[in-house]
Amino acid sequence: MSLIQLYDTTLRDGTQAEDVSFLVADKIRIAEKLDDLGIHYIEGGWPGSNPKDISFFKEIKKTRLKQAKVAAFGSTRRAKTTPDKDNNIRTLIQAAPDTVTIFGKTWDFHVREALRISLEENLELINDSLAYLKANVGEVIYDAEHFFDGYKANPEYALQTLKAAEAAGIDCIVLCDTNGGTLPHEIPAIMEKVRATVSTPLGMHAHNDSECAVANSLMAVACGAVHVQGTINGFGERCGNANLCSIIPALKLKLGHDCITDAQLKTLRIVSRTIYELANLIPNKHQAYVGNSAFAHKGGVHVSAIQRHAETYEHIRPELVGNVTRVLVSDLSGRSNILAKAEQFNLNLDSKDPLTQEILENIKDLENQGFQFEGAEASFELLMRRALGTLRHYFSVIGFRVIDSKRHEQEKPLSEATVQVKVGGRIEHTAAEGNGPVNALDHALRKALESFYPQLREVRLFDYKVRVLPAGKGTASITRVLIESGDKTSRWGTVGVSDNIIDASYQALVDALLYKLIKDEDRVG
Ligand SMILES: CC(=O)SCCNC(=O)CCNC(=O)[C@H](O)C(C)(C)COP(=O)(O)OP(=O)(O)OC[C@H]1O[C@@H](n2cnc3c(N)ncnc32)[C@H](O)[C@@H]1OP(=O)(O)O
Ligand SMILES: CC(=O)C(=O)O
Repeated sequence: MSLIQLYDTTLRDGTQAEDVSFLVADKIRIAEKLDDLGIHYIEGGWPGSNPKDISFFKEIKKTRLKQAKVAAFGSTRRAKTTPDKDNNIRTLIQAAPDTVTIFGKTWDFHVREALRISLEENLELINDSLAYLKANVGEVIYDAEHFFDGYKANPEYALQTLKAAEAAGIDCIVLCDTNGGTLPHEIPAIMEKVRATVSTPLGMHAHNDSECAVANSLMAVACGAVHVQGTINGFGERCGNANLCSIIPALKLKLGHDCITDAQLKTLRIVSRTIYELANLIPNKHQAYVGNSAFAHKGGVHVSAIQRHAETYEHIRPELVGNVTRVLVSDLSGRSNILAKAEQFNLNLDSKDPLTQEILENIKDLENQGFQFEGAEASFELLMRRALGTLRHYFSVIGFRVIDSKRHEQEKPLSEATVQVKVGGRIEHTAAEGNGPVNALDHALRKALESFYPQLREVRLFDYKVRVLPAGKGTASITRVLIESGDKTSRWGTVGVSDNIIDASYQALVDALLYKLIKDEDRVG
């Protein structure tokens, strides 16, 4: 099998996505991650566009990449100038990358409307820009912008532009589906014509406007492309670029192209998540291969089967891409979900034990009341331990009171909570203020319990989500509160449901503190 060259443009086309922007330091970190992943080319940016991209090319020289080549992006020269005088081309050479990639016009409509030059002039502009770059830079790649649309509109001219590029002696011609409108079945016939016209190695750069960017890239490889451009997580202009997190495992695991090593493939999920984090975006949990839900099984029938053989409902082994199988618990569960969770929590539960059915029915009943355990595994574990009678009694809350007052129009509201807890034979009564009623209640609960259980000081609240459950009762509706808490070693989710938002929060807070106590005791045990 030929080696497919992976070309990542997260740092250039990826940053053309709405809401995606990276600092130079982020770009360097991402380049290092991509290098470790085994990406062959990292397109760092367009030095002719902005000072940040110029800085990237300076900074990346101080970084020792193991194998990736760094590519700088730009366009063919402007009309009415020559390549040596064109500012964009000069900046590309000054950036001194390993590889230069420039895009040029293939579609006659674009030549007329966007560049407003003659078709002949565009051919000259492609050829002399590429020839000049090839004489000054080691490797030159040509992105034939709008190739598929151009071919469909005027095949003869589109192919002439590729010939003009090839005549400059460049290293790779990349066919771009710039507007992302091409469908996979259109690719083979077009690529056959291209292969009959030029002999330069071919690549593919697909956008996702028809949700076909990954399919089109794989189809292009099947039709002879040896170079694939894409971005991590599919970031990119409009609907995004072809997602390398899907292309790479498909190439390696399904099509037999050994483009990165097995060990590198195992880092795919962590690379995906690091880049979400640096972009300050929430990861798409439903993303193929690397998302949290990519191997999460919810339906009872599925869970029962995967426990007999994982491949019954998994297209690949998740660990190959650094992911894991997960079993979810909900009202779609069967006994298999409960048993899988018991095993995960190290609890003794037998499939024939009537408690299994009891827990299952309890879950379905609670979900009907508005509880949801998919994001609240800690509450689910507490529920199971209670049912099995293995939950130690750490404390009980005798009662609480929360007061929110605003005494003057200009004054911020003041929140105050008092709680009474019983630990062993002792009753503790405490009060605390907070940044709102839930925060005050959280402070008061901890203040009451910390003298008995000092480890509760380590608990931090990471996320607090309230959902009004649809019942058409407005402010009297039932609310579900999901809390994500954590300490130095892990994070856990808890849930509370009530028609009183403070009560729902209280339930989730108490579960969060209780879970910390059992978790630490288990570790010590
Ligand atoms: C398909 C792609 O994704 S291509 C990459 C697109 N990415 C970006 O545009 C992000 C970076 N871009 C930028 O920073 C700026 O657009 C710059 C610095 C490149 C250019 O800025 P400006 O000179 O102000 O031009 P502007 O942004 O309006 O772009 C239009 C110009 O580009 C020219 N142009 C567009 N494509 C090409 C091309 N392939 N070859 C030569 N010139 C081109 C147009 O003819 C027009 O020039 P004119 O105004 O002299 O007629
Ligand atoms: C070159 C490029 O980014 C495109 O055609 O989409």
